[in-house]
Amino acid sequence: MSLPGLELTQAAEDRPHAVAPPSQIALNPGAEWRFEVEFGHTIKVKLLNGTAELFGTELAESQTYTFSGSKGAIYTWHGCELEVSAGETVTTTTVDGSTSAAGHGAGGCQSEYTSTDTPMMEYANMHFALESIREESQGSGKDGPRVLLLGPSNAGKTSLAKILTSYATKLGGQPLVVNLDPAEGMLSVPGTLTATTFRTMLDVENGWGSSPLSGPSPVPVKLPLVYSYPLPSPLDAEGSVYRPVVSRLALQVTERMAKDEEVQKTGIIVDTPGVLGSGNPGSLELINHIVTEFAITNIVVLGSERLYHDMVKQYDNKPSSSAAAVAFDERVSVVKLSKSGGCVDRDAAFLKKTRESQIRSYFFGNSALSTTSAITLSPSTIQLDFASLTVYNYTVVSTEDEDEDDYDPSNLNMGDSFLPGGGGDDYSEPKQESDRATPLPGIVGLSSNQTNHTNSSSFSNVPLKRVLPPVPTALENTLIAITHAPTTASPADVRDASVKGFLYVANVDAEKGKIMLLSPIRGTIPAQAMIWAKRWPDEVVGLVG
Ligand SMILES: Nc1ncnc2c1ncn2[C@@H]1O[C@H](COP(=O)(O)OP(=O)(O)OP(=O)(O)O)[C@@H](O)[C@H]1O
Repeated sequence: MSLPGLELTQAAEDRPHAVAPPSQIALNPGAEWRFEVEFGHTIKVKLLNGTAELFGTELAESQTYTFSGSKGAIYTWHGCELEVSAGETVTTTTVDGSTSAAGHGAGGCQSEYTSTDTPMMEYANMHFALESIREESQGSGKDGPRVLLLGPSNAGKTSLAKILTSYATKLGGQPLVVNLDPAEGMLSVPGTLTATTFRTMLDVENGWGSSPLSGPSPVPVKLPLVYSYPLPSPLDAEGSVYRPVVSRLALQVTERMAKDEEVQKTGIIVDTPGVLGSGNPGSLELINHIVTEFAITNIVVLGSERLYHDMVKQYDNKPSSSAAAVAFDERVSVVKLSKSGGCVDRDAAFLKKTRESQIRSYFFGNSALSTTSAITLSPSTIQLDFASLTVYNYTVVSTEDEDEDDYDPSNLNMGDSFLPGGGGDDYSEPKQESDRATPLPGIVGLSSNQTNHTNSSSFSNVPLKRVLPPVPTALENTLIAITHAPTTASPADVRDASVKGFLYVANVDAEKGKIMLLSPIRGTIPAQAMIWAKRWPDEVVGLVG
């Protein structure tokens, strides 16, 4: 693949140093091989014999898997032998010009070792406990378990979500997985909250797998429902943007469950950002909002004794917020599970590269890195008059974000001139309020307009303002979400609309008022309301050469 700007190959003489020879790693039953490989270097892993899995997803024997910019563990229940060798050195994500040297571990890993001290038995028991709830609820009209994973950053929440998802699909279940962490996209770019039904296996190399755009994929693709949340933390704007987007996602998830028997039986797995489990002011209120909106039945706490006790005090054995809670005497259960000793703290630079990698894959596919599930996309660029687009921006100001507002102050009251979006195009989002989300008792500080879904017609409090010409130069290197809302929609409707896709602003010509957009697929840009990801995810320089 030779797309401009990708610089997929690197001359041999540029390689930092000679790579290590292939290594054979023998794992006893119940052991795992933990590895860290930097961006810019790849390792190849082959299962020679036995059985092994990566966060619950089984490796196929003799298949070569490629990893880059990845930290993980390959676990075996029954024992196995792995072969690890160095792969190509690539520079797909080092847009800042930095290159990463291969490490001294097997295959050039930065770090790798074998451990027999893992919480996999606990995690498997959790899975079996959920399975028995699923079996009990089958045929009774009761929904399957709705699981909430909580804990501080790097406690292993996402890894556990993958394990529980993999194990459920292995038994024929179809879990609906919800990602409420805007820092990391699930089958989407960062800056989004998503929900996806998993019917088939996860992807060993790409974690959650790929969502379809244009390329064929050997691993079945998944279709995420995506909402834009272009802020780094749920606590930004005191949760006033996060809460309604979570409500909207929960409403869609509930509707989906009601329509699909398999999903209803398997239930929901909700992954959350670490900041909610860190005891920050406002985080308990947001947890309560999530527990209420998704009618959570099982809270799993990883890596925080204090949070576990807070959750027990607040929710354990209390009725769930489901409409069926009374009929079935459905109660919330809180458990704590051990954090794996393998969990690694990811520094800011690594996380930034991970986000860049997700954005790059969204537009260009992952064929540079993936051997088993390579998807090559054909993005195209298009130049447009900025004035022809209906672009909104969240005008919340965080402490480190005190740049001037791009807007004419006279626009701040222009909400009245927007009609609530009605019946246009393919905007088929439900308009009714969630009747399920009765707030759970006990949490103070939640006003009714925080816990209920914000009425679409009242948009005076929505900090979403239209960006009018002249075109802001800050658009360059950022993402724009194309929503399903019509261009005439109110700010509340734009906020509440799911996302069709994303555009990357490759260039801004302020003088001519034009912008150059990168689109993952060819064709015209849909005439829909758009949300500029001005603050999050951070800009990606040089996506297009
Ligand atoms: N057993 C393990 N061995 C090696 N690495 C692991 C293991 N478990 C998790 N990791 C890695 O540790 C990092 C943190 O794990 P994970 O993403 O699951 O945590 P998290 O709680 O979801 O973090 P955050 O809240 O910051 O998103 C990830 O890079 C993950 O791949």
